[in-house]
Amino acid sequence: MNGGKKIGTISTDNSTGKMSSPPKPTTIPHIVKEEVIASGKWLKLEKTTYVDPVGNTRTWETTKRTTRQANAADGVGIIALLKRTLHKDCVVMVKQFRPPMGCCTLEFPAGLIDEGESAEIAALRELKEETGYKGEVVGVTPVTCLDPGLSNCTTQIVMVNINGDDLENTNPTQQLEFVEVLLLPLDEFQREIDDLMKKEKIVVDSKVYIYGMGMSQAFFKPNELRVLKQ
Ligand SMILES: Nc1nc(=O)[nH]c2c1ncn2[C@H]1C[C@H](O)[C@@H](COP(=O)(O)OP(=O)(O)O)O1
Repeated sequence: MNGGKKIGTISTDNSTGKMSSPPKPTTIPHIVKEEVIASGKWLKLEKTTYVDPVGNTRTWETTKRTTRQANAADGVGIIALLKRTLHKDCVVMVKQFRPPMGCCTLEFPAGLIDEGESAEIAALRELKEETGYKGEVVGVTPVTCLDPGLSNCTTQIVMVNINGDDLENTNPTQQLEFVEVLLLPLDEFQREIDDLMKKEKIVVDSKVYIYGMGMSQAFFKPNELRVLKQ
């Protein structure tokens, strides 16, 4: 942060008649102030005043969670792989009615990080609550943003393996009655999701769909960069 100091000059050329290029950055963008416009139990709406990359002072409407713990992401998303003898590996998914969407969504199990919790501990707790499965953490992402044009909300994605042969995972009992657990085979993940969307009115979380696209690519066309061919 340079305290709003200019780091260059804007060069413009109106004489050539050529299409002008975007203004060159002259300032390191930064927040000036944050004012709370409305606040509820779980969320608040703020007016964020900031300086943009060319030195103009602007405002933005920002939503934030009120529940964020210091030095932590707001929540975790859990990519849980159920591994059982003589079964395909399955991704454990949850379907539930989401009031902001007004319909059911298909998501990875997820939840907010409680006070004093690490992402890993929160992930195992949420997985148990939402699905009944007991897992083992095998990886965790850095803090990532979820919808940065709307909110400062962040998540860490935690990769978990579940030993489905273990007695405590053979008949899992969830603690949340309104969450439906779905097991989707990893090697048919995207097709299963597409089929589900054809059958019922459901919105799929973008993290889930992108994971599915990545899996399809890895399984079926590992040497093809399809996005470059269209
Ligand atoms: N934006 C929210 N509005 C609410 O009215 N209630 C909310 C919001 N966000 C979270 N919550 C409540 C609902 C649950 O009782 C708790 C915990 O949610 P959690 O299970 O951790 O997260 P999700 O599964 O992603 O809902 O918070």
